[in-house]
Amino acid sequence: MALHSMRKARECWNFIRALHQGPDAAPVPQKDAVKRIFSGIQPTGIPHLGNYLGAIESWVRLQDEHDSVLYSIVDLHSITVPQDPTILRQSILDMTAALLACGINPEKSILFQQSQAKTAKEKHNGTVGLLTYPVLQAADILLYKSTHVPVGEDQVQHMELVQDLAQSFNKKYGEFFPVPKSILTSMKKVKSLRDPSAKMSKSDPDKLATVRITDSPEEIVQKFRKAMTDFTSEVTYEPASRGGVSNLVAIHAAVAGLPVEEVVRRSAGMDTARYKLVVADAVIEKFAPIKSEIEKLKMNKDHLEKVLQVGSARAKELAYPVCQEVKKLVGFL
Ligand SMILES: Nc1ncnc2c1ncn2[C@@H]1O[C@H](COP(=O)(O)OC(=O)[C@@H](N)Cc2c[nH]c3ccccc23)[C@@H](O)[C@H]1O
Repeated sequence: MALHSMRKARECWNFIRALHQGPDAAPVPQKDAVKRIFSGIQPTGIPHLGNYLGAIESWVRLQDEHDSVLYSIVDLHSITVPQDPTILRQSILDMTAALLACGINPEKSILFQQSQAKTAKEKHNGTVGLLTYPVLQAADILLYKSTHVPVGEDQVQHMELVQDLAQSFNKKYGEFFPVPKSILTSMKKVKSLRDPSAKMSKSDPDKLATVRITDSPEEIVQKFRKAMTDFTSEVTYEPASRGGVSNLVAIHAAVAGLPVEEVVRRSAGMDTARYKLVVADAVIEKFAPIKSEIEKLKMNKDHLEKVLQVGSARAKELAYPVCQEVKKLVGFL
């Protein structure tokens, strides 16, 4: 692939360098064997069912299973399209509240804001304008020597670039970066409710296509009621030929914590019109406690800011020795 080249790798390292031109640090021993989980989410917009089932839910599980886990609110990524600064600031706190409400626990994982996890001596402005989005994503991941990255299917291509960059670096400077692997869930691509050939997305202009965590029960019912299915009234799971109803079954199974076969078995004799309301109810039930927790957390702005401050300081600590090692390997130190 064209993005394979060392030129891209160089851009990546220039970026890492720019972010981390800090004071000298004592070399820290490398722990390559340590499994490190890393992932990120853009702060723009409220998380939707796709973000939740494709990523956030597995993030919550992974923080219980592994010792070194980082989740980044990737504000630098979000300014690749214009953002109003006041709204962006608020969105970062809202995303923090949403992630905490979903179960991200800052005592088990490092939750941080991407733009804050850099050294105070950073002098480089407008870095994002100089870099392509996937290269920035590679820098995010490699900066912490991450080994595993839980993401949805839409990120797999970006992950291939990250793997290429890690391998290129290792080939040139010796084995240094683990080649990070994607972790995909069975809900790696939650489909749009209005077009089952497309993924559910925050930016879908059709408001009925995307179910957000904070939607009211009425909105959720309306969106599922209008979900695109086909002319067969039976509920079956046949993703290749019946994308619409299969998406509903997959969502239902995921939010109810049941196997797909069980969900299909329980809906025997039900037509799709009635089934849509069953799925809507299951989603409402799943999101109700999260929604009320978000409301509570949003009232405590100081707490949200503190979580991010602590997380950013911890992330910085992990990144710094990696940067120093990279500089040494490249010949800068
Ligand atoms: N319909 C869907 N079905 C299943 N999963 C989905 C769906 N929509 C979104 N996702 C997943 O949600 C996570 C956050 O999405 P973002 O678009 O903010 O995600 C993005 O825009 C990233 N580029 C953010 C990022 C920046 N640096 C990183 C480093 C590692 C991992 C991720 C990042 C993602 O895992 C995404 O795959």
